[in-house]
Amino acid sequence: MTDDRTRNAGGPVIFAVATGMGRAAIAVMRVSGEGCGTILRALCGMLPEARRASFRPIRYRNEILDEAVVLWLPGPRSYSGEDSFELHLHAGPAIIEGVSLALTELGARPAEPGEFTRRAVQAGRLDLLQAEAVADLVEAESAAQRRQALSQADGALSRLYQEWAERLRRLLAQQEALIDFPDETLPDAVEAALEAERAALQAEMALHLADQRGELVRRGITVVIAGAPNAGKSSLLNALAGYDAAIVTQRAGTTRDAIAVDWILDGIKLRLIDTAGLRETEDEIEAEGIRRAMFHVKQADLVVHLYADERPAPLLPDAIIVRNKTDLAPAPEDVLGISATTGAGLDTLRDLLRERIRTLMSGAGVPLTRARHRAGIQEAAQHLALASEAEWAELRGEELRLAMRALGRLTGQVDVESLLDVVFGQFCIGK
Ligand SMILES: Nc1nc2c(ncn2[C@@H]2O[C@H](COP(=O)(O)OP(=O)(O)OP(=O)(O)O)[C@@H](O)[C@H]2O)c(=O)[nH]1
Ligand SMILES: [K+]
Ligand SMILES: [Mg+2]
Repeated sequence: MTDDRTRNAGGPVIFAVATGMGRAAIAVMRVSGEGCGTILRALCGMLPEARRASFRPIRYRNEILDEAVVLWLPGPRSYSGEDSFELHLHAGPAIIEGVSLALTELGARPAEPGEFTRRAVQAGRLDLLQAEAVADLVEAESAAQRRQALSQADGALSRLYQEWAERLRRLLAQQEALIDFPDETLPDAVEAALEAERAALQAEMALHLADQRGELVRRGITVVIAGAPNAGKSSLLNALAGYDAAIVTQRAGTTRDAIAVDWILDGIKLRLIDTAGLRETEDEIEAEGIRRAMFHVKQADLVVHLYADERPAPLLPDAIIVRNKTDLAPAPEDVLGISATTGAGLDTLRDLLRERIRTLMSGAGVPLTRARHRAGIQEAAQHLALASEAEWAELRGEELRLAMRALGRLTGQVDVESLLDVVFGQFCIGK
């Protein structure tokens, strides 16, 4: 690593307010890029000691814009890896506007979403998996999401994928050494050992792919309430959510649009979805509602199949059948009974949901968190499978190389530039 003072630091200077919009006491203006020290000197009259908070007037064109806590963070030991600084300003809009204008006139430009983190990736301070985890941390709503994102930001997933890539690299090297052997002298034991390692890697990837935990935690677990009209589905949604999210009336066919409510149960984010009552209907709008209801049932992680009178045939084999309106008539012994209006049985229903969630979330090792990762691991596993089918050692080697490439693309060791837009499209400004 080069010395702080001699290093030539990064891209054009960018700036953004890194704290949230809206009324607040303090706004942190983040500035990063080559030569931003000159801008800081222009605003503060001096370059403060590195990595030490100091309180300074911020001056531009002989006017004091604010008094701020100033942090000078020379690269490469900064978030972006470039020379950067932070101004902790009073959060008034006129101050932010004045400082933004000054920064622009001094040669900086507003940052694009995720641009600071993008530069951190380009400077090699974070890999792509860690950068994605930063976006997840900013968005985390549940404790489980926070824990998962922190672990990924810490590099847990990167280490797993790098370990696989390293094992593939060794496999490939040994495979290539074998090519040099004439056929008749091929050592069988060596071949068998290589095949065993290839199969082991493929099996580990298959296990990782089968594990739904990470994606479930990230996007939340979808619980759909479905059943006949007037079963009390909307009443149940309202009772679980704790407020009147959906319209309840005694008319069958009240709910048409699916109604989604976010719900945190034991630190895990759930989406509860209330749907249109399922029945044959001539009504065009209701029919569309029912079509949507079936769509949500098929996409659901868990389905609560609610009924109030006749016990229906199960919608899906693993749907949770629940009988409502036990205040009017008791439920059969082998079915969970509740009353959405009195609240009877709701605790038992919550416990049952917890249990089902625990089953969904069981798994070992580091969880896979995104569709992008799933696609990459799937690709790697496919090439590993093709490698075992290949007749020639050269072809086998090529498949191993392609598997390695697929893994490298996940962390950004391969094709990093082409992936940056995909990964950073979803970031907020100031990160
Ligand atoms: N006695 C009693 N009435 C209930 C209970 N739950 C719901 N109801 C009543 O049943 C009727 C239908 O309730 P909804 O919640 O609208 O039923 P739904 O399944 O959403 O109906 P659709 O949206 O039309 O399919 C309303 O009059 C509710 O007040 C219950 O546990 N006990
Ligand atoms: K109804
Ligand atoms: Mg309803």
